Amino acid sequence: MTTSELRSDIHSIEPIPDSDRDSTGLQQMWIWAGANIAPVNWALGALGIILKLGLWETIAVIVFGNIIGCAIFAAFTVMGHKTGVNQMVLSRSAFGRRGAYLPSLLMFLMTLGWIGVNTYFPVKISMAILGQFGIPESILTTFIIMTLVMVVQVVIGIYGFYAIRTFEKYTVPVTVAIMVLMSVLAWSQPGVVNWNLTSSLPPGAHLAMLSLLMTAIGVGWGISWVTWASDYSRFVPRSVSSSSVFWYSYVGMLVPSIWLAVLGATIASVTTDTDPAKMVSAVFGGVASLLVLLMVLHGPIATNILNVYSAALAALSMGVRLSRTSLALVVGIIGYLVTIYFVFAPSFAKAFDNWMISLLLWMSPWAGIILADFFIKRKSKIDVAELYAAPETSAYGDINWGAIIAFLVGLAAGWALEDGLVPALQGPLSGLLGGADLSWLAGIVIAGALYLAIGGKTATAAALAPTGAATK
Ligand SMILES: Nc1ccnc(=O)[nH]1
Repeated sequence: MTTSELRSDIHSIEPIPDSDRDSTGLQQMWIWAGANIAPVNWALGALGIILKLGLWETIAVIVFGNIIGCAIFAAFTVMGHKTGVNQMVLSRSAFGRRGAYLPSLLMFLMTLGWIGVNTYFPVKISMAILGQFGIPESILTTFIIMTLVMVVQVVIGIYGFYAIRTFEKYTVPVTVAIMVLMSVLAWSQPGVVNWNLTSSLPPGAHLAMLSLLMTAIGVGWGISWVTWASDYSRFVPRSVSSSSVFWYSYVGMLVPSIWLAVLGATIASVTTDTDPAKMVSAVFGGVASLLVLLMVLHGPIATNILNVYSAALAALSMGVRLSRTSLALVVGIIGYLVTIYFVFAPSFAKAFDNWMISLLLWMSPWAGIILADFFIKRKSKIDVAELYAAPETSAYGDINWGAIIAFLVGLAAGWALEDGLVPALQGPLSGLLGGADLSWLAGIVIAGALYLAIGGKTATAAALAPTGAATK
């Protein structure tokens, strides 16, 4: 096959053959940076302010949280690099050959939601900017922008990995430059940031809110990407070390996540709103607005191409017999409908908080189990061929009930220690702890530990061939 830079991606969920693994650490960095130089990342920081934290403590939550969360994410990129296998097929080593259909289904559904969440902001901000240039907001213009963005992201997602990495490689440096300009404009003009904003919450509620936001906008952000990680690192050749895959992915995810969230928080310190239109018109006008428009339209595309691509892989990983292209089209159409819902839904800030902590409820125990399985139980050694073997004969078993039970218990434990904004997301133990939210931690640790205790029926590292030795 051709090895040109921008070839069509013929790969589905089979292990990527060594001859086709030609990505680099730097490309991985651009991919994860591109995915996070998106307007939705402003919302992360703005959320802290809307939910009444002070500015500096919001910044502290963002910085500390992401240092931890993005490291958890980067650990997952190592799995794809060591095996050449996508994240949901890798899930089979812990959950069993068909047991892994459960997380694959959850991943697929969640991705559709992300497409809508990510497209909400750009559509709103584009409307505001076009308004500055005398083009009034209307249903028609809203639909035109929404449709344009969706078509571009689905087409790139269909082309697959090679188109994705090439797109990010060229566009991300440009958008970084625009972000620098935006940050300078926002942080140098008087009156844009209230650096002295402090929390108006009483002490008890204040602590509870700090921990909730640590989940939703701190540690949670990196964790929210773990199910995507290996889908891209599987293209990095074995000649590159796993630790450099880790560090490039870590930096790529960490820097823009912190930077944009801090930008969002600082701007919201005066507007006290996540309304993106207010955010933009508060700071930018004229030519700067046009640059912001560019960055804003790039954001969802750079993020959602990953969602379209990984959603299709997730569906294939649960045995759906359609081509990657047909699946990407299906994802595009449902994602479009979800976007329409978000664009016309009221109160984005609270919906966004609920969205984050609900998805972390299942992702945290899943992450705990996969980390325990890959790094502790199997010592980074996976028999790749067995991941694809028939369910009846796979060394990883058909359904590993130990993993499923650990997953459900971790989910319940996470929920018990959650303190969300709506009653359904407020667990009983969190109440006893004065409303602290430790759902992500409980989910990871309890599910991971329980899995090590009861998930042991299937083949262990010692009994299996070294990683990747048996690719087909
Ligand atoms: N935080 C996110 C994780 C995965 N996909 C997204 O679009 N966003």
